[in-house]
Amino acid sequence: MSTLQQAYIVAATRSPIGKAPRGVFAHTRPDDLLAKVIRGLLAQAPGLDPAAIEDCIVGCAIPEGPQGFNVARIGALLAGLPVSVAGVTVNRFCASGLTAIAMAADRIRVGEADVIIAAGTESMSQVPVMGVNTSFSPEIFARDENLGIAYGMGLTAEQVAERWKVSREDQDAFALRSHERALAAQRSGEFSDEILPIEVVRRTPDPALGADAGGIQERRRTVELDEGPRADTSIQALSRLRPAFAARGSVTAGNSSQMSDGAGALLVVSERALKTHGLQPIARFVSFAVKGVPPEIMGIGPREAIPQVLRQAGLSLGNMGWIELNEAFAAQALAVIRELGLDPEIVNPLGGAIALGHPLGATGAIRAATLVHGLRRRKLDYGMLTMCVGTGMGAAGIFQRM
Ligand SMILES: CC(=O)SCCNC(=O)CCNC(=O)[C@H](O)C(C)(C)COP(=O)(O)OP(=O)(O)OC[C@H]1O[C@@H](n2cnc3c(N)ncnc32)[C@H](O)[C@@H]1OP(=O)(O)O
Repeated sequence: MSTLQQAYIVAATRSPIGKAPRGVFAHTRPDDLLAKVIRGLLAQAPGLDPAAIEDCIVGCAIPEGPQGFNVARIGALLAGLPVSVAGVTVNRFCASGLTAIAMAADRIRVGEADVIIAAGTESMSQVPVMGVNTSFSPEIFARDENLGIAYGMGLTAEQVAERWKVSREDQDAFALRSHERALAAQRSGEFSDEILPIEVVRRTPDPALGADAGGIQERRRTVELDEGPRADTSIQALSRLRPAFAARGSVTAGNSSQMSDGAGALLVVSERALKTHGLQPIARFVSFAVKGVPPEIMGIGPREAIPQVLRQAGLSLGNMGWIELNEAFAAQALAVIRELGLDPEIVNPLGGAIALGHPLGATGAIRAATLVHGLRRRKLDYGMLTMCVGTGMGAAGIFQRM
């Protein structure tokens, strides 16, 4: 019989985020990156017998190509987990990683599981589908109200900018702030608790090396920092960029999230598992909510999810010390901040996806790692992670520092 119990996070880590399609992880497979992150996660919980892990729930927004074929199960096996550890890939586009955490917490809270890995992985380098129409049903184009399903994400940001009157100047200022905060956090070492350094190996044919060396040159390098933050940006540089999605629009490469590669993972356990395996909780997962909005204004989604998750948790915005708001685009982030009256000072204190990058389905797990370590380091009680989602959704989860 099921019993109700709390879900705790005892470990959280992530890869650095690389730029796509030509960044540091351009040649790293998403299943390999996931496997490395899972190994790094378990190194944070040395007392845990991996055989105690029941499932590996992994968010991935575009589960096809090298991240198809149930990347969760493959990543778990590549990480060396026992075959008894199951794996499932979940897709809620940009909220896939956050949904993976919520699903893990739900299984634990009803008492049907005690130890679950919740993660996310995404290679936008190796599955380059952004802006490319995949396979839409012709029925979508038969009704005006469904056209938004087929909108590119940049066009949804233009819609939000227009409806919520978010100026180009404000978008660029928000983007600059994202870079400044991310650079400051890199300088002060604030990402060091969460980032797992990743070694990348590049093998290229080199006839000059001769047969003894196999004719292959091998270059190894360890990536320790997110690749996105730019010290060379400024309001002047941002304001010179041309609109990226609409001729007379305001959304540019500078005030959009960057195409990225990355992975993140959290270890979610029950109170019973804390005792059995001698684990220390970093945070408790408090509540999760998801709500739909019209697809053509998907970026406003958090406006609906945030009040819902607060109601469920019996908390208010005043209880939140840190809000991780996915910066899909400055336009939608600003519209959400203004609509809900969020305090800009506590939104993305270490920068967001505009500077740090946004590997779609992995971002929720990555930013959750940032949030739980940040709450602990800054001694803040509650934090929220909220995402907008393509096809029109908002998702939000609340974490409590332990
Ligand atoms: C639910 C959700 O989360 S939806 C969101 C999902 N994600 C997305 O939709 C991804 C959105 N982003 C994109 O599609 C892409 O990043 C784009 C189309 C906006 C831009 O792509 P690209 O043109 O490849 O970007 P790139 O990084 O090359 O930048 C273009 C130019 O702007 C410049 N630039 C970009 N950012 C900055 C900056 N902060 N400061 C100064 N210059 C900048 C670049 O240097 C580059 O200049 P160059 O052409 O002289 O080299």
